[in-house]
Amino acid sequence: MPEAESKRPLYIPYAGPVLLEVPLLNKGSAFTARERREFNLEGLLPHCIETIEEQRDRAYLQFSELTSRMEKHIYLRSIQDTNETLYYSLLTHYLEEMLPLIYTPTVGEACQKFSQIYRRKRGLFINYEDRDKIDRILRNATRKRVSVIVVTDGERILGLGDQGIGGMGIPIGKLAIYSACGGISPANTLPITLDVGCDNERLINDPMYMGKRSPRIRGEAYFEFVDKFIKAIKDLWPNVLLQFEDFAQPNAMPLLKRYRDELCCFNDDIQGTAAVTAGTLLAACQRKGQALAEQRICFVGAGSAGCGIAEHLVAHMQAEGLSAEEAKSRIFMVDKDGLLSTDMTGLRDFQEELARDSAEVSEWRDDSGKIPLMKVIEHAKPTVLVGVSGQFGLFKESQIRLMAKQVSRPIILPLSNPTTLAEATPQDVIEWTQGEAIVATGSPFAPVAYKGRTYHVSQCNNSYIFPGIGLGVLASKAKRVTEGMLIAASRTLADSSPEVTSVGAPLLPALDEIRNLSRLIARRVAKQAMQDGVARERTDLALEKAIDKVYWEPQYRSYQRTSL
Ligand SMILES: NC(=O)C1=CN([C@@H]2O[C@H](COP(=O)(O)OP(=O)(O)OC[C@H]3O[C@@H](n4cnc5c(N)ncnc54)[C@H](O)[C@@H]3O)[C@@H](O)[C@H]2O)C=CC1
Ligand SMILES: CC(=O)C(=O)O
Ligand SMILES: [Mg+2]
Repeated sequence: MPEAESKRPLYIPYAGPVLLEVPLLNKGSAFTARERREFNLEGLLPHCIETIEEQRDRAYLQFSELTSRMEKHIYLRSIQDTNETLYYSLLTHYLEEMLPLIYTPTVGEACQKFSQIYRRKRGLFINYEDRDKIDRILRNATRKRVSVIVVTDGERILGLGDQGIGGMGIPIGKLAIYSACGGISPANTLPITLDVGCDNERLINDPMYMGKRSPRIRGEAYFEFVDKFIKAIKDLWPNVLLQFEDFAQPNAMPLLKRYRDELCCFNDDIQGTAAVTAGTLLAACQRKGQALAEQRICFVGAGSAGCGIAEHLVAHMQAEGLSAEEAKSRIFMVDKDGLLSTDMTGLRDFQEELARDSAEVSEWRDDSGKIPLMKVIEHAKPTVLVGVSGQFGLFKESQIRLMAKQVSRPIILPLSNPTTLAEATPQDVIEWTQGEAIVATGSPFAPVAYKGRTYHVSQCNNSYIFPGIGLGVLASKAKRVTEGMLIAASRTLADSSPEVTSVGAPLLPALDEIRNLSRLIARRVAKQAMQDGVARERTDLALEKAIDKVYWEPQYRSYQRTSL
C-alpha cells in the first residue's frame, strides 16, 4: 500500500490501542504495514490494509442498512468520534444525502435527545460554577492551536427553544460543516456549550438530562460569566474566529455588540443568516431582472435573524444608491403583535431602528388596533416575504395568493428551521402561486413537481456562507469580521447562482459545489478584510497560496513516531 506522499509525515507520540482511540489520528484498517509495526498495532487490526475509499464503502453500506434519520445521525457521529478523517471523507462524498442528517433537520431532534443518545465526549461544556477556572478548562480541551470556535448557551436551538446542554449538537454540526464545506481542519476547531442552567421544565425533569438542573443564570451574572469566558479565550487563542450560535433574542445582539470590537467574532444567526439571505435575494432579483433596491420586503419574525437580515439588506440597498432612509422605507417587520411601528412599547433597540412611523401606517390597523400580516400585504404590496418566526404554517394561502395577485414572481422565503417549523412548504407556495413564486427554504426540501415541471428548492441557510467566511478569515489572518466582508460573501453567493436553464431552476449552487463556493467566498472575504484594514496585506497570489495552505482535505497522512 503506497503511503500518502503528497504531504510531509506527521510525528505522532501515541501507539498501540491508545492511537486507535484518538479520532483525529486513527486510520483503522488503513494503517500501513510499516505503521502497524512501528506503532505497536500488529494484531490489533484485521489483516487487510485498506484505502480510505474501501473504508468509506463499508461505512456507507452500514449506513444504508439503517432506516431512521436518528439512527443514521448516531451512526455518523460515532464515525466522527472514532475516525474523523473517514467521517469527513464520507461526508464530502455524500454531502447532499448526509448534510440533512448531521445538520438541519435531524440535528434539531439530536439536540432534543442529546442526553438520551449521548455516547462519547466531544467539545467543551463550561459550567457557570466553573467561572473562575475557565482558562484551565480550555487547556483541558486540546493542546493544539484552535482556529475556529462555535459557542452556544443552548437557549434558542433552531426554532425549538431552550435545549440546555443539548444545544451542543449545533456547534458540533456547524463545525462539521466548516470542515466538510470550508476546508477547516477539524484539528483546529472546538465546539463549546456554556451551561448556565435550563428553563425547559421537560428537560430538567428528565432523569437522563446531563446538564445543570437549575434555572438559567440571567442579568449581570450572565454577562459577567460570558465576559470571563471571552477573556479566557482571548488570552489563550487571541487570533481565534469565534461564532456565536443560537443564543436567545435578549442575549444575541447584546453579546455581539459587546464583543465585536474585542475579538474576531460574529453571530451566525444575525450576520451569517443576513449574508446568505441577501445573496439569495440578489440571485432572485437577477432572475427577475430587477435591483434589490426595487423590492419591498416583509419579514415575519422581527427577532435576531429577521432584524439582522433587514439591517444587512439596508446596507446592500445603500450600496445600490438609496439613502438609509429610503432603504428602510422598503422594509416591513411583522412580529407577534403585528407590524412594528413607532408607537409600540417594549421594542428592543434593534427593532426600534426598523419600526415604521405609526402615523404613516395608521390606516392599516384592524379592529384590534394592530397591523397583522394580511394588512401589510394589502397596503405595502411586498415583493418579498421572509419567514424567520420559528412558527410552522404561518404563511396562509390567502396571504400568498394576494401577494401573487399584486406582484409578479413574488419571492417567498420560509427560513425557519427545522423543516417542521417552516412557515410554509414549497409545495403549497408553488401551488398557491401557480408556479410563479421564487422559493428558497431554511431546511432542505425535495423538488416540487407542478403541472409537468420540476421546481428546485434551494436551501437559504447560513451554512452556505460561514465556511467561506471562516476560510477567508483564516487565510487572511483577519482580526475582525466587518460588514464589508459579509457583503462580499453575499455578492459572491449571488454571482455563483446557476444559469437559468428552465423554469424552476435552483437559485443557489448545488451542495456538491459548496467546497468550491467556499473558496470563492473566502477569496472575496479575505480581499475585503485587507481593504477594510483588518487583515495583513497580501498579493492575490499570496492569498491564493494562503487559502491552499489552510485548506484541509480528508486524506490520511503518513505517520512517524516521536516521543511525548
Ligand atoms: N435559514 C437560516 O439560515 C436561519 C434560520 N433561522 C430560523 O429563524 C427562526 C428565528 O430565529 P431568531 O430570529 O434567531 O429567533 P428570535 O427568537 O430572535 O426571533 C423570532 C421572532 O419571531 C417572533 N414570532 C413568534 N411567533 C410569531 C408570529 N406568530 N408572528 C410573527 N412573529 C412571531 C418572535 O416574537 C420573535 O421576535 C428560527 O426558527 C431559526 O431556526 C435562524 C437563523 C438562520
Ligand atoms: C440555521 C441556523 O443557524 C438556525 O436555524 O439557527
Ligand atoms: Mg443558528
